[in-house]
Amino acid sequence: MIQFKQVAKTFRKARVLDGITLDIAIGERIALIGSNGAGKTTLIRCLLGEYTFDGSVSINGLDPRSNRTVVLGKIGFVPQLPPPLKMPVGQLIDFSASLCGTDPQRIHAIAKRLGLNVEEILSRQFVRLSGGMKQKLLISIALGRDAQVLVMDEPAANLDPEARKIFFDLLAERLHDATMIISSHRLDEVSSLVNRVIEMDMGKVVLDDKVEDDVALTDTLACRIVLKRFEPAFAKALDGWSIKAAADNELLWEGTLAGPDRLRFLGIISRYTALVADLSLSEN
Ligand SMILES: Nc1ncnc2c1ncn2[C@@H]1O[C@H](COP(=O)(O)OP(=O)(O)OP(=O)(O)O)[C@@H](O)[C@H]1O
Repeated sequence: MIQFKQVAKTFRKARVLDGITLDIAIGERIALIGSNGAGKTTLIRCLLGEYTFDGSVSINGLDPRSNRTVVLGKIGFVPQLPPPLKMPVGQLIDFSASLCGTDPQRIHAIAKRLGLNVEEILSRQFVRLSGGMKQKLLISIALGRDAQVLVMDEPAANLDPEARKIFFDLLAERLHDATMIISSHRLDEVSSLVNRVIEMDMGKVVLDDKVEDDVALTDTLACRIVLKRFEPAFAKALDGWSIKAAADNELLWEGTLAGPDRLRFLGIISRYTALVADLSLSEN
């Protein structure tokens, strides 16, 4: 479905992509990982037909540069940095919907599931929304259409745990009809979303592994934590998660979390290892 053949890109003598060859099939969900400057965004921009480059890229046999409109019609894209658009939210939704022939109400419905009531902010400039609101809107625009390919650059970074759970559910609904490329610095942020990991370093692919997590996107895990002692910083770190202290015992914390979020959650808890006497995560 997507092919990169010997793709090379140079910015002012600096080789940023150095002979990337990849074959991506329908239904693959790729984590594109690598440190800052590895070349992830540049590779995505080549796929979107934004740059000239050496080598070739094709989507369903089409070159994204010479068929930009058709190719962009097939791709739902969530950028890493929201564009500084002054356009009001309502106009942005209508414009995006008209570009890909979708009903604006589909975008409204997804935004609502993510906890963003767009009816209330239709006249607000996009640029004036909070980081999380922008991200929710960009995700809604990308998912509110029948895109065969979803390309997302750090899509869940600005979402709270509740919105991330819904985001995972939305992706799960697209597992069988879309190919996904999710770029991130950290594999633990995206590992549960993907079945293939491609790591880039200095413009090259340094790892290409097929992996399948055994926690489904829609799984919910029951979490129980017993503390040795209570610290307010621990409570603050769990703010926003649905794991709360028992009413009569601040040492016992219980609740649920989205399966795909468990590594992120454990990363937070690991900062308080000295406080934790016992921790269990079990399938609900
Ligand atoms: N338009 C540009 N002009 C000049 N250099 C660029 C341009 N875009 C990217 N680069 C350079 O290309 C290299 C790769 O950048 P890229 O944004 O693709 O990396 P990345 O893996 O996405 O990094 P990050 O995780 O920080 O977003 C970097 O050294 C960057 O400075």
